[in-house]
Amino acid sequence: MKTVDLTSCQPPSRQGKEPSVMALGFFDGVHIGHQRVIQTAKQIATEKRLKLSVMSFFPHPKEVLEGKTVSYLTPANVKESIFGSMGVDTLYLVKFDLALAKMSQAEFIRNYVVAAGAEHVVAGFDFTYGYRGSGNMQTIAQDGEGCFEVTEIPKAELFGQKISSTLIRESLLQGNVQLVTACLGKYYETAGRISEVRTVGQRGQVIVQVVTMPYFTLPASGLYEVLAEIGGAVSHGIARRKEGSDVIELKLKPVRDIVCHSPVSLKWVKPVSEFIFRRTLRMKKLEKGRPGGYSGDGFASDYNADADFPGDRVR
Ligand SMILES: Cc1cc2nc3c(=O)[nH]c(=O)nc-3n(C[C@H](O)[C@H](O)[C@H](O)COP(=O)(O)O)c2cc1C
Ligand SMILES: Nc1ncnc2c1ncn2[C@@H]1O[C@H](COP(=O)(O)OP(=O)(O)OP(=O)(O)O)[C@@H](O)[C@H]1O
Repeated sequence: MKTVDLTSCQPPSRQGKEPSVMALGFFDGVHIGHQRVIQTAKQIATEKRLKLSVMSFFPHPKEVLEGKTVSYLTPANVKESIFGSMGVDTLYLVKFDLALAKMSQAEFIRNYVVAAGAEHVVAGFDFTYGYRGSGNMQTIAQDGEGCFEVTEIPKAELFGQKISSTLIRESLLQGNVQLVTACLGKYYETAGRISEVRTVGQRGQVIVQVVTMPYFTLPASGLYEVLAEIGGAVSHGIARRKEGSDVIELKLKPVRDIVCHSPVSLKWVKPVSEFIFRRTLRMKKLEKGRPGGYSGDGFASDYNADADFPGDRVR
């Protein structure tokens, strides 16, 4: 997949335009609603033997227009690799600034969407564009002046709510990673780098500190079951997110070759009750060494009581 960077001063060049089916939107998180937009565009592209393109924006319009800090779900490079894996040929990444915001709806469609070669446009029922967001799915065909066809994707819902990047951000801030998984159709994934490694306990468990990369949203403070991928190997672990920190404390079963600065990808599986986690550790400690001792089947029971998080002495 190739990425074409565009700005308010640099629209796509009409000379190099490539006919495509174009999916339109910001697509933070690439949740199930977004996937339907892109997958439908892909299907149409295959039928029409056209390339598949996505036109997306950065930064988020809310940051530029309302001065709000947006807690991103997926940084641009992650979004790019997701698009690539979905069969997108070209990503038009438009820098969203005040000059772009002020562009009239017809101007944006003519100078960006048509100029890039869109012959068919696919977007969700609530896609808006142009000055004050005045353009929508009812106006887009007219603004296209017959240059492209339009397909509108109906609302994808979960429990009566629209699946949205906003709902996912809010759910992460509440620690509801299971709802996030349901909205994404996969585990939410964050990327980071190891800043510290400690081996603890008789069984050589490791506790690593992971510094999260920018433009991800971490779940609320607490304990979570995670899948950690380090150096191509995936292992189960328990992650602790501390309030306001972008450093994750991660407890893993013995894993070989963990070194500082290694990249780590964390898939957030589910919250773990602190109470149950501590109780399991306590039971293990009490039963340690006794024949027929505790053989709890919970996730936490896989963890050696000697290997508590720093400051987490089992009482
Ligand atoms: C070219 C262009 C110009 C836009 N200009 C404005 C604007 O002037 N005011 C505004 O509120 N939103 C503007 N938007 C933003 C969208 O209409 C929409 O509000 C924004 O993407 C946020 O969408 P959301 O509410 O679904 O997150 C513009 C979008 C595009 C693509
Ligand atoms: N639940 C959904 N069902 C169908 N289409 C959707 C859904 N959510 C978003 N889309 C479409 O996907 C594209 C990208 O939308 P956008 O990035 O604004 O997503 P969003 O989840 O609504 O984001 P936010 O919550 O930040 O407003 C747009 O064309 C939009 O209409």
